Amino acid sequence: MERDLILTFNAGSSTIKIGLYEIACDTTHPIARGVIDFRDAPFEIRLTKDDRQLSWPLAEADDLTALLHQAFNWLAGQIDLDRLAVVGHRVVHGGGEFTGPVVVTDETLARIQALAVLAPLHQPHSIRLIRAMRALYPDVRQTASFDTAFHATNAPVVRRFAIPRALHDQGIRRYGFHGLSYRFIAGALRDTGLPPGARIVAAHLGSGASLCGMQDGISRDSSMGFSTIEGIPMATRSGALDPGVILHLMGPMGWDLARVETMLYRESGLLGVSGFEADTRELLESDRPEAAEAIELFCHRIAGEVARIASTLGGFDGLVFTAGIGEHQPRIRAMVAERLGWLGLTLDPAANEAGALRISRSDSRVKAFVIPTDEESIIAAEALSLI
Ligand SMILES: Nc1ncnc2c1ncn2[C@@H]1O[C@H](COP(=O)(O)OP(=O)(O)O)[C@@H](O)[C@H]1O
Ligand SMILES: CC(=O)OP(=O)(O)O
Ligand SMILES: [Mg+2]
Repeated sequence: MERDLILTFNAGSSTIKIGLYEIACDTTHPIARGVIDFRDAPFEIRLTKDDRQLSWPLAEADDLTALLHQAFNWLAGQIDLDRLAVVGHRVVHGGGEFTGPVVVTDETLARIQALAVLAPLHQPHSIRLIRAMRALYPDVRQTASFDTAFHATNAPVVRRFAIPRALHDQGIRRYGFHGLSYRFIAGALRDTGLPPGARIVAAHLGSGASLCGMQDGISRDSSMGFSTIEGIPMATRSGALDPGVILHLMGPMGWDLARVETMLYRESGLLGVSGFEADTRELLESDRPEAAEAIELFCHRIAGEVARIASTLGGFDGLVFTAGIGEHQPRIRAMVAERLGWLGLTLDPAANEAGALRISRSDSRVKAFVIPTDEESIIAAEALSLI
């Protein structure tokens, strides 16, 4: 039996995206995709193979091993899972120690576990997936690909908070996330015709959202820092906030840590400002003024962060939109771009509406693009590099 399949898991804050790849001639070819969506019960796994959409309702969603067992029983009817060579996982936080993908061993898993407190919405899912796959396929190698690794190239000044040095030395510094997505975008930029050395800001706008400044394929800055809260507002996360607000909540207002954490990660952002909804599709449909206010704040903060990152890059030649919102919401792309006209960006409304690769006008000095991201292909490629 030839072991020529790679299974990938991308544990995000609201979904687990699954990929299945065949290894051929030292590269990976996608053969199936799936998603487990935790936003709306009843949970289901949806799979796409050979242009066919298949879905399977999942009971016992609380027990991930049981859930995956059901999914794989079903998948085994479509694909021979004895061909599995490696299982690759997205792991959001690699701290300062993981600057590239690793094979999961007892020792690396313990280090990944120790970093879980820094990414409470993500890391626990990845760890549960790794343990579930160990239980189901004990002989199959597993690998971890880290969001933070792509940003290891950021300069010391970009990585540092203005806090006492001793805290920085204990790891309280800026890391940056969504690195698998940005690594994919860095590769895809070759198809845009931009010259080498172009100063690019990529905007990964999904449930979690961040921006990355990149040049010549490497990260120079990111809007996310120590945790997945910093930077722009997200579906349910606040983005950067005056730390004095937290002092006020925990001091005079008497909030405890758990309450503050829930507010920052789960009750803020688009959901918090609108007061009723985290999904931009619903917000853009709504005629409630709070919905418009949430979208306006989102776009205002994105544009501000683009300008800050352009300063790190020493200029601005291209803007890339990606992930759920970046790829599918022309109105949000237009509202962000309008705020960046002064930096030399003008969109082509028809190209933007159509979601073309290039959405800036031909006479726009700064070019803008829509590039669908593919974190799974990066996880698969990194897993292949470790077998
Ligand atoms: N087809 C679509 N059309 C419009 N907006 C979309 C679409 N798909 C996703 N979105 C937006 O993107 C968000 C989720 O982005 P996504 O990148 O899929 O999230 P995740 O961070 O979970 O990977 C949704 O909340 C919604 O605002
Ligand atoms: C890092 C992060 O926020 O990831 P996601 O967008 O998948 O939630
Ligand atoms: Mg995501």
